[in-house]
Amino acid sequence: MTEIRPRRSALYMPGSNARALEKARTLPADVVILDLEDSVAPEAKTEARAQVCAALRQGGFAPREVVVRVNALDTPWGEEDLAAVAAAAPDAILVPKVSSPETLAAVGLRLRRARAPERVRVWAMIETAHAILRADAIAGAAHDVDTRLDCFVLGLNDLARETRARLVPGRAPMLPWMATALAAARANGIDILDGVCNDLSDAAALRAECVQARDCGFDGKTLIHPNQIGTANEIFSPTPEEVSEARIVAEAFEKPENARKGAIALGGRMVERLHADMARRVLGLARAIEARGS
Ligand SMILES: CC(C)(COP(=O)(O)OP(=O)(O)OC[C@H]1O[C@@H](n2cnc3c(N)ncnc32)[C@H](O)[C@@H]1OP(=O)(O)O)[C@@H](O)C(=O)NCCC(=O)NCCSC(=O)C[C@H](O)C(=O)O
Ligand SMILES: [Mg+2]
Repeated sequence: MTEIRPRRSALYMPGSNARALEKARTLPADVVILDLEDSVAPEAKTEARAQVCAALRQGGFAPREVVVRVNALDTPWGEEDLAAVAAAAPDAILVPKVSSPETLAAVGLRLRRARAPERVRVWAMIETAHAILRADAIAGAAHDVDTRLDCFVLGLNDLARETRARLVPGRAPMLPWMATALAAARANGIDILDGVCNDLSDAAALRAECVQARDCGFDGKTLIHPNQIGTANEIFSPTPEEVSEARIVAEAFEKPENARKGAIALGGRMVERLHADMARRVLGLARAIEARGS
């Protein structure tokens, strides 16, 4: 089985906010996303880029994955962001407003020209109507190693803006688009993270969104404030009951008497080998979380 990296919580912070960048090295998020795009005002973009690159060079973010969201290539800052961030080599570069696989090819080409280390991956924001309509083709870019595509991140605020759908409790208008993006990610073997919950003070709303996203199959949730990390880490972790159930299922198929069976009865339920595969993933995720220490 390939290595599982927990991505339960991915906290955005404005690249212009030195205090937030400093705090990122201490917060229990699995991923920190240093933002150069929408949370940074146009007049602060150049300074934010320099500050983020300096923070990357200083390091100290491990075991967190550190990801930088650059401005799109068709903006006045995109090319310089990509060149500077490629040289500073974060774990991944998050590309906003990806609407076609060609954008990922263009980013991949620039990373190769900038000689970005191979370990630098590319994540794609899925936040336009075209991205939803072309989700499978965009996720399929992951099969071209030059694109380095590793993860989708939903941007539901931009989707709401473009489609005029409302961001309502329960997220009914968004669910078909969330499911489309999720199926595209899974069909092409990449991870996918849910969009942010804008309401900083509504803990119940955040919890409901995390539960909904976990049930839909998402790997984690993007966040905007440190007070959201604990809930995301909790909800996207397997529960102790899920871990012990997974252990029972995985071990059952390792018994010699079940070696030639495709389906067995276990605790009054039918269990197939596909359930053993799922159980092994739960156990792998639980081990990876335990190794992180939280
Ligand atoms: C929303 C905020 C502007 C609120 O900030 P603030 O008023 O400073 O909050 P607090 O006073 O409660 O902060 C308490 C301490 O926590 C630190 N802090 C706050 N937020 C962060 C953070 N995101 N990362 C790290 N640290 C953070 C403060 O510095 C305080 O620390 P201390 O001094 O020790 O007390 C702010 O939370 C914020 O800027 N959030 C992130 C906004 C952002 O990045 N937005 C862009 C991404 S969302 C998006 O674009 C989604 C997508 O594209 C879409 O389309 O949907
Ligand atoms: Mg957005």
